[in-house]
This record gives sequence, structure tokens and C-alpha cells, in this order.
Amino acid sequence: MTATTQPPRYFALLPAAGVGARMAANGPKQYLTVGGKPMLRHAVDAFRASPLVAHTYVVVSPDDGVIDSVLPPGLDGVTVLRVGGATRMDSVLNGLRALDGQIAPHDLVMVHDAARPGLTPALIARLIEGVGDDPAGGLLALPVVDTIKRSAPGADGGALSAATVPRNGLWSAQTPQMFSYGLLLRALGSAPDANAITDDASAVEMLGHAPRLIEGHPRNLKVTLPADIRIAEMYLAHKED
Ligand SMILES: Nc1ccn([C@@H]2O[C@H](COP(=O)(O)OP(=O)(O)OP(=O)(O)O)[C@@H](O)[C@H]2O)c(=O)n1
Ligand SMILES: C[C@](O)(CO)[C@H](O)COP(=O)(O)O
Repeated sequence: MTATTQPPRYFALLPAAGVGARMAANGPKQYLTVGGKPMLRHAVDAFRASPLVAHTYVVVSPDDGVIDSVLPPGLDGVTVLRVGGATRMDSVLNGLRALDGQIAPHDLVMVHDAARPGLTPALIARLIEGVGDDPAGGLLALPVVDTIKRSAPGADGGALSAATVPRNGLWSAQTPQMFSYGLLLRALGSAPDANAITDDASAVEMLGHAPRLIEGHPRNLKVTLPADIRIAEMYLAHKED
């Protein structure tokens, strides 16, 4: 078989080079202990436990001094890339570029926030099955269940409800977000502004594609604020939901 006729392989790429400013902890949140181990280890172990995933790459800051204690060099199925950048998009793009020649253009890459420890092999399988061979790729997401307000500044500096955003058709994006290596590299490489791209799917959409939305799970929350820790702990106490 030629390279392009071989079935695609599935890889994971975890951006883990953030500083966790909103968590206001005494270090990057991806290393906080939740569920008995450092946060990023949960998602790494979910990918390592999935029979569908060929290899997992973790992108950290070049000066990261913690990762080796969380992912010991030589850990099976995992490679650390010390190419983290100033934004999440930069970290993902730097990671993709570091894998040039190791991943084929038609292979699939699942980009997953290291700050989402609730990922399970079942959710990984759900994404892969749901996207199938759709060239537009796809992502885990949840239909919005709250009413969404658009704010306006109040005279006292508070926020006023200026409008209600129609909820139908609104989804909250999770990760993994899965695309072919070639498409994702093109999309992020041609994105106009790294700060305008807060998720990988938005860069793919800018190329005119419509990635599939595959229902995720509340356990797959992004741990962003201090209050999220307790929610994550609750879900991590239950391996599968
Ligand atoms: N320059 C960056 C910024 C973020 N991330 C990663 O992208 C994921 C989602 O980002 P976020 O939740 O915003 O993490 P932080 O940027 O660390 O948080 P904050 O915005 O509060 O600083 C995290 O796993 C984070 O480590 C990254 O790899 N490189
Ligand atoms: C990628 C993401 O998790 C999808 O909801 C989100 O956009 C990340 O945002 P952050 O500000 O980088 O945490």
C-alpha cells in the first residue's frame, strides 16, 4: 500500500504550556493534584489507555522544570515537546511543526487541553466514531443549556444584560478537537491572529470547513477557575459516566 492508502493513524497533542493565571495557584494549573495525580496526567493516561491512539505528544514550555516528574522520560506512548508558545494556538502550531515528517498528512490529530482531566477512552472513541472519515474533522462539545446574555457596561462598572442570545444551535466547545494533520497545519499556519483563535476548530472554519459537533460530557470540563477543582475531583472519583 502507498502512504496515502494506508488507514489513518490517530495521535493526541496536548497543549500544556499555559501559566494558569485565572486559577491563581502557585504554579501552572496543569500540575495541580486533582483526583490523586497531576492534572495533565489524567488526560495523558486516557489517551494511553485508548487502543485507538498511536501516540501522545505533550507540548510544554521550553523552560518547564516539572514535566519530567509527571511524565518520566521513556514513559510508554508519550513524547514531550518543549516548544510551547505565547498562546494556546502558538503551542499547538509549534507542536504540529515539530512533528513534521513523523505524522502523515492524512493521519488524524486530536488536540486536547491538558486542563481537561475528565477525558476518558470512551469519549475518545465517541469522537473518532462520530467524525468518521469526514474531511472537516470534528470536536466534542455540549449543547448550551443556560440562557445566554450579552452584557453592556453598567454606570457603576458592573455588567448589564443588554440582550439575550438565542440559545438554539449554540454549543460549548470542548476538546479533543480532531483534524487531519495536513488540514490542521494549514489552518493554524494561515490563521490571521493567534489571539483570535481560541480553539483549533475556529481556524479550520476560517478555511470554509464545518467540523462535526459530537456530544461530549460535563466531566470533560476545562479546569479554569478555583471552583472547577472540586467539580473535577467529583467526576474523577468516577472513572466513567
Ligand atoms: N500559551 C499557552 C496557553 C495555554 N496552553 C494550554 O492550553 C490549554 C487551555 O488553555 P487555558 O485553560 O487558558 O490554560 P492557561 O492559559 O494556563 O490558563 P489562563 O488563561 O487562566 O492563564 C491548557 O492546557 C494550557 O496549558 C498552552 O499550551 N500554551
Ligand atoms: C479550546 C477550548 O478549550 C475550547 O473551549 C477553549 O477555547 C480554550 O480556551 P482558553 O482560554 O485557552 O482556556
